[in-house]
Amino acid sequence: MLKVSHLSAGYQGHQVLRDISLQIDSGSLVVVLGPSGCGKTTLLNLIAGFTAPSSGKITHDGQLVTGPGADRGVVFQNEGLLPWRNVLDNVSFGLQLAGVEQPRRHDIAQRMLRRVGLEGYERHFIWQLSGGMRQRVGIARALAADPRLLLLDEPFGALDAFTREQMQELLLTIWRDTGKQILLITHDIEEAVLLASELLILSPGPGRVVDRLNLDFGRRYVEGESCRSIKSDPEFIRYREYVLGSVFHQREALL
Ligand SMILES: Nc1ncnc2c1ncn2[C@@H]1O[C@H](COP(=O)(O)OP(=O)(O)OP(=O)(O)O)[C@@H](O)[C@H]1O
Repeated sequence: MLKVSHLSAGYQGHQVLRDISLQIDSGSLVVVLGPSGCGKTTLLNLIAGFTAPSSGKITHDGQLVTGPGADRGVVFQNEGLLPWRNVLDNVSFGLQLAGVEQPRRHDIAQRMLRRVGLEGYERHFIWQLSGGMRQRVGIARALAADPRLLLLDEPFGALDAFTREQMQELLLTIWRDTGKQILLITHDIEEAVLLASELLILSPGPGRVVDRLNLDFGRRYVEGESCRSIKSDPEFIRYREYVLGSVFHQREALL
């Protein structure tokens, strides 16, 4: 379980996050939603261990987070892939750094590529892939080290609506099949309501949690209902409108 307790952080004396607390249990998919600049990436970087908080603490399965670790896998907004390596070598890169022998790391990478629907693309280079395929490679790479927690920083932001929905379905399938703890940050309200088992709404200036909702639309998808049917359900629309209202209310309060 990941536990964030009373976390505050900032840059050069400017507070960006204030008193954030959250918990990610195994099997939960926590989504942090907020407008641009409210500190979502800062929060993810703190949990990944890339930066340190000014106060508060983060523990993962009881261990204090003091830096990056193989227990946490990160999928970046801009994929962060290596263009001169092919797909297989990108996915197995972390395993190579960890000293895993080539046959074993290629075997793991191949399994992860099957999981994200990229079987047959092992020898392709990154520049030969579409944006959606690149994000699949990014997810496969993060999964390759078998992290207990998967952190995703606005991973589908640059994709068209159709590809985005396909990727949302893929993420929910991975969530169901692996039972991993997942934290996703986004500014897309519909995406947040669909994916989250727990949704945290962050408000800027400084970033703080202003609302929390427990939702089950992602669970409905993994139990067999289609995304289209869920997104057109009046209950889904009601929650989407509620969250939209909450985000607008926070923005108006700032103006
Ligand atoms: N390395 C940094 N040095 C100084 N200020 C920073 C740094 N990184 C972020 N900030 C500032 O912190 C605030 C929060 O940024 P952050 O990227 O965490 O927000 P965000 O919610 O992820 O935004 P977006 O959705 O646009 O990516 C912004 O005002 C930003 O300018």
